[in-house]
Amino acid sequence: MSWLITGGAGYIGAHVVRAMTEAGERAVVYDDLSTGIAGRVPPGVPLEAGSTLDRGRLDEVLAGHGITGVVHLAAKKQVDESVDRPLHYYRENVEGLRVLLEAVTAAGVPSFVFSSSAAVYGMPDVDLVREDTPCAPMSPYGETKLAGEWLVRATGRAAGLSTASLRYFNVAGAASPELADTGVCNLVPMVFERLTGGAAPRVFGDDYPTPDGTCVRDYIHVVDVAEAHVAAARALGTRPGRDLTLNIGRGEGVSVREMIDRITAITGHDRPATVTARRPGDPARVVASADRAAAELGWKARHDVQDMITSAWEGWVRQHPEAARH
Ligand SMILES: NC(=O)c1ccc[n+]([C@@H]2O[C@H](COP(=O)([O-])OP(=O)(O)OC[C@H]3O[C@@H](n4cnc5c(N)ncnc54)[C@H](O)[C@@H]3O)[C@@H](O)[C@H]2O)c1
Ligand SMILES: O=c1ccn([C@@H]2O[C@H](COP(=O)(O)OP(=O)(O)O[C@H]3O[C@H](CO)[C@@H](O)[C@H](O)[C@H]3O)[C@@H](O)[C@H]2O)c(=O)[nH]1
Repeated sequence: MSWLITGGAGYIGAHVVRAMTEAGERAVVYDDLSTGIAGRVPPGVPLEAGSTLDRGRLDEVLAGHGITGVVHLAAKKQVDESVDRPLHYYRENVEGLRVLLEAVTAAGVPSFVFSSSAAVYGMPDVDLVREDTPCAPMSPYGETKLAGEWLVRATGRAAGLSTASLRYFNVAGAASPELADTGVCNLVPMVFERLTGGAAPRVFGDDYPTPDGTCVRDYIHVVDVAEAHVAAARALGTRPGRDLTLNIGRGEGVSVREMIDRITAITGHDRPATVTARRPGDPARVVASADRAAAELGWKARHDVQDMITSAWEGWVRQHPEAARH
């Protein structure tokens, strides 16, 4: 099959391209390079510049490359920014998806994989979040992902499109230093930034109802996330008429304190963390039940938190060579 990977120049998208091509699938990247980096797209994989809002350009690329499946990662992903700019997020993430689905159904492409997020759950009051746990997103970003799932499912049913929405939990790590995330909006890079800048890492609240009082999350290596896409693409490609919604996590909760302790041990920057006020909107615990993905796709995460932090650190040092000298 020939897969169009939207957002393939982004952090996760570039890993998906790598995994798909290593698995022998043909990949074409479609990206507006708003946050993506052209150099992440490997030689031999065509990079088509364009926005998901541009129907004409999508028609041209879908037909020009004989696309038979789409993996849609292109989106804006910053929770805070989505609170300040909801219209921008709805336009890019929901309208962009609607236009893409119009192009996909018009071209008769049969398979569609969508990047969703654990952000759809909001503040789940359960130990392990299952796909049928009620969704109550806490931010416009999470809302756009839930609305995106609805759009994907409804279009799939109406147009006979086989679909999968993959709800990633907390993604970290890199396959190689040059593919590492360049943003500093998640715990791991935020702690790297503080430590290498000579500041104490911050714990946003230690009075949560969790074993050590800090928030618990389900961290997953980006290489495992990418492999889940290969498994989903294959599942849709071989079995038409599917409608999958799957958690992509490890099913293991790790607290902010545990993460910071591991980061200081791995980086050698040993500075005690400072506890600050809670960050508004943070749920105490969000950990996946990963059973459905295992049953439907035969996929299971293979990498642990040690791998995530070590590989993310190698990427950080590459982007900030001065960090290694401390
Ligand atoms: N990083 C995470 O922790 C996480 C967690 C859950 C879900 N997700 C989802 O995974 C996907 C990829 O996230 P990422 O971390 O790689 O982010 P990223 O910003 O690195 O990648 C997004 C890519 O999409 C491109 N893009 C954005 N808007 C576009 C548009 N309208 N048309 C064409 N291209 C566009 C960007 O240039 C970029 O290359 C997103 O859909 C995000 O919501 C990410
Ligand atoms: O310097 C820091 C940075 C973060 N945190 C805490 O670390 C945890 C993880 O934070 P973060 O890495 O920002 O992830 P989440 O807020 O859990 O959200 C991420 O994971 C979601 C999926 O679970 C995605 O949807 C979001 O896009 C993505 O930002 C939270 O409890 C934060 O309060 C700190 O204590 N100190």
